[in-house]
Amino acid sequence: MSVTSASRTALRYPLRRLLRPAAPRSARMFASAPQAKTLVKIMEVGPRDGLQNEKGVVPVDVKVELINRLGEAGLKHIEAGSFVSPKWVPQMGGTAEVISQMERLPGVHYPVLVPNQRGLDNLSSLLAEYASSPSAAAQPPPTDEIAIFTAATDAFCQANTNTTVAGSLARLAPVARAALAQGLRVRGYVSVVITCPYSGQVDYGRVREVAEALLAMGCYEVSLGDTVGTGTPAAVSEMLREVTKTVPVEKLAGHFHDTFGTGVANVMAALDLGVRTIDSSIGGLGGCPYSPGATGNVATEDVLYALQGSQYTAGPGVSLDKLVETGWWISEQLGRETVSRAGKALRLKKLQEHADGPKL
Ligand SMILES: CC(C)(COP(=O)([O-])OP(=O)([O-])OC[C@H]1O[C@@H](n2cnc3c(N)ncnc32)[C@H](O)[C@@H]1OP(=O)([O-])[O-])[C@@H](O)C(=O)NCCC(=O)NCCSC(=O)C[C@@](C)(O)CC(=O)[O-]
Repeated sequence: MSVTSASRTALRYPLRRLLRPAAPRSARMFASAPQAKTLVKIMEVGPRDGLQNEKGVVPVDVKVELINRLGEAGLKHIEAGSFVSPKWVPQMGGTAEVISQMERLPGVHYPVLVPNQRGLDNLSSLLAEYASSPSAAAQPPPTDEIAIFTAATDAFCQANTNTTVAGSLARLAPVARAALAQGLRVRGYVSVVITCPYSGQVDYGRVREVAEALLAMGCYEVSLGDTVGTGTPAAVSEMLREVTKTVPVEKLAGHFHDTFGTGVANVMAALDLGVRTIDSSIGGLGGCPYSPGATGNVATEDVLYALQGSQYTAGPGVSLDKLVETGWWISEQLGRETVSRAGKALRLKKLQEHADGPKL
């Protein structure tokens, strides 16, 4: 039986589709144009927030390799450590060595936490040593950015930094001024923006006032930390609506610990309210030494997986594959499995591709 060209066309295209009027040329052009995605800045905090809560002190060479791998995976903001008192947080004791030894990629920022003038003085000596060394022309300085930190409650601030919120702001103002005068970028953190492990529900108006104070000191951005990780999308949205009454949303970052499994949902809620910087931790590492029971930050792999197919992107150079491998690698170094859900699933999927049987 011969098949006419009309029936051949009908076989390939269902009748309904043939009868549908063709879209106007401009609409077709519009439909095929790639949608511009909204860029989300990822602040990787694994080497600092992730490792500061480990039982043991992670060796300098492991920290250096972690930071190098994160840079190679395309991340542009990698918090590298802290110049805090080693008596308070011994895990961050080797930060000077770490930032001297790590590979510093051009265009990548490697902020370090600084709690007081002593921390800034220690960092400044290191930067002065670098500036007068022969390698100064060959690679960027160990860092060009510090992060100062305080909290929304006196109880947490006291436990974390041995002073009240007002006391910490008074301590940090000259530190920020001196850092800016040296040409360093200054980022700010407000901890316990949803609940405080010592005093319970937090007053979001207080979060707003502390964020304002940090911006007034010259911070280019303030990261709002759900340190305990009790936040839900509804609570995070309510807090952000309060803070953005006076603080421009483009000056804010979201920093969500994933204790109750709401980290990714909180990230999406924050993005939908206009926040464009998200702090996350490779492999979901971490916690704060002064927030008992809190787990690590939302995993970087989980955030990147959730962004896939959405209107948001972490940028073209960021490799989820490399981050999944890095999450597995650092977890192995620490003697456990990654807690990133996407990290586990993507690794399993990769292994299944080389085996018979059902696949994810
Ligand atoms: C702020 C202090 C120093 C006050 O601590 P203090 O005990 O009141 O300070 P001090 O001035 O009395 O000094 C005590 C000793 O520490 C030394 N010291 C003092 N400062 C430094 C320094 N910078 N570097 C090195 N050594 C330092 C100082 O020299 C002295 O040594 P000693 O005379 O006894 O031998 C202390 O409380 C501290 O270091 N706290 C840091 C705590 C910390 O790192 N917490 C974790 C980071 S914050 C966080 O994780 C939350 C975040 C950012 O991720 C967001 C979120 O999730 O919410």
